[in-house]
Amino acid sequence: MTARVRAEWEKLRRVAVHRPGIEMFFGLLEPYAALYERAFSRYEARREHERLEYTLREEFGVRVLRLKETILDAADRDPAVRRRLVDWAHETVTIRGGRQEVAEARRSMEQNADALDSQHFFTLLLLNPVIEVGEGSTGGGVDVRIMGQEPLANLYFMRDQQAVTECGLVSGRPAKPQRSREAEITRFLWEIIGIPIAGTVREPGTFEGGDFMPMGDFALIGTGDRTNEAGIHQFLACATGFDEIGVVHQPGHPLVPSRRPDPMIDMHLDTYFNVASSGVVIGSEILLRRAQVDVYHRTGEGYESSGETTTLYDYIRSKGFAVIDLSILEQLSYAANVLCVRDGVILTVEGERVMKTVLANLERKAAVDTARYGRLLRHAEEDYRRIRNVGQFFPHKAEFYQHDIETCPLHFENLTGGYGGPHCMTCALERG
Ligand SMILES: NC(=[NH2+])NCCC[C@H](N)C(=O)O
Repeated sequence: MTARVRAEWEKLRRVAVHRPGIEMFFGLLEPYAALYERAFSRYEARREHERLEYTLREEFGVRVLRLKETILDAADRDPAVRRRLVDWAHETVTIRGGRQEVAEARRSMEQNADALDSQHFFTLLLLNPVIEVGEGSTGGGVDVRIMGQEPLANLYFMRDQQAVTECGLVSGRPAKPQRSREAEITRFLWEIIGIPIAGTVREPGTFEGGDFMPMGDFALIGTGDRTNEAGIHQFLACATGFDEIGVVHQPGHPLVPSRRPDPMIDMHLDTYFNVASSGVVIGSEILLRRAQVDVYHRTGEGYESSGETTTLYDYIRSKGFAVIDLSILEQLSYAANVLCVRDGVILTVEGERVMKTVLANLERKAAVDTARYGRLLRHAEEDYRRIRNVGQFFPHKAEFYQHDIETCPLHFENLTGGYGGPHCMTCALERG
């Protein structure tokens, strides 16, 4: 199978997704520590995700590959894959206790392996448990701990573990410890379905796919809280298909004090900028105007700085794109995180209810920390009143009709609580 994406507006052919499972339960025990925006219903989130899969498949004819099912199918068909899954899962489990008890527990884990289904081992990878076996009495006290072990609560944001370019798939390296084990799992998937890996970002580099936007002849790469300079250099060493690269510096939010910024608000490029068609982008203009861009050109051996620095707004306008502007509240409500399914057609969140939940959560944050979130809240509330008065909740806005953009809004009130929208949740494998 091949993975190839040249431009974000080309017809979407194949995506990989992960329907959130038990790992989300653990994320919801402590949403902030899990990098979630807020608490939400896991049951509803799963239903919303099912609808995303359904819409992609049935309405837009996209082939949807599911991570867990593909890995489990392969493990059940091929004993070598199953063996790797079992061994890897066993390595992931930490067993603590007296030497003898630990050895005994390991032995019995090995003995039980044949009786257990492949999903058991996949779940171990997701949850990374610690098992404490009571000293002295085998079969006595057994204590299982999971929380401190960073269950992979964000695995469903499948945009981020890798990026697909014109030259193939580059495996990334997540910046946050909560997500560090994810890329290994998606690499396992790529291997199973035979997608070659064009390169892998390694320490000290960090690179997350939400920071990458392929734009035909050029590409944009965000850098900041998630993707660092070393990550970009390593990425560019394997993804050489673009004539020009714009490195976009993550902007601080102008309504949050610069002494105490909140990088989660625009953690990836795709949280404040996205593509709607070959001539139209969508984004928060105040952030696009604050984001600095360094331009690099392809030379014989790689990319070289052109010395040119501009803003993302000016850069994208100079490339001939029109910009559909988003308000403060719309950007906070995942309006920028659209998924282009073909030139001029985008999957979006249905804004109204998401805005209400995001506002309610921001109110709580501002009540605890007014100095940090007070101004942001006031602006967001103002936006809400204005939007309600004109009756144009995202994406039902005149600009989309004016620019001939067709929107397909999805109810994502719960799923977005993990801190992302349709673009973050899909790994586009093939376009064009
Ligand atoms: N491409 C994206 N914007 N992904 C959003 C990821 C959200 C996730 N909770 C994180 O903090 O990593």
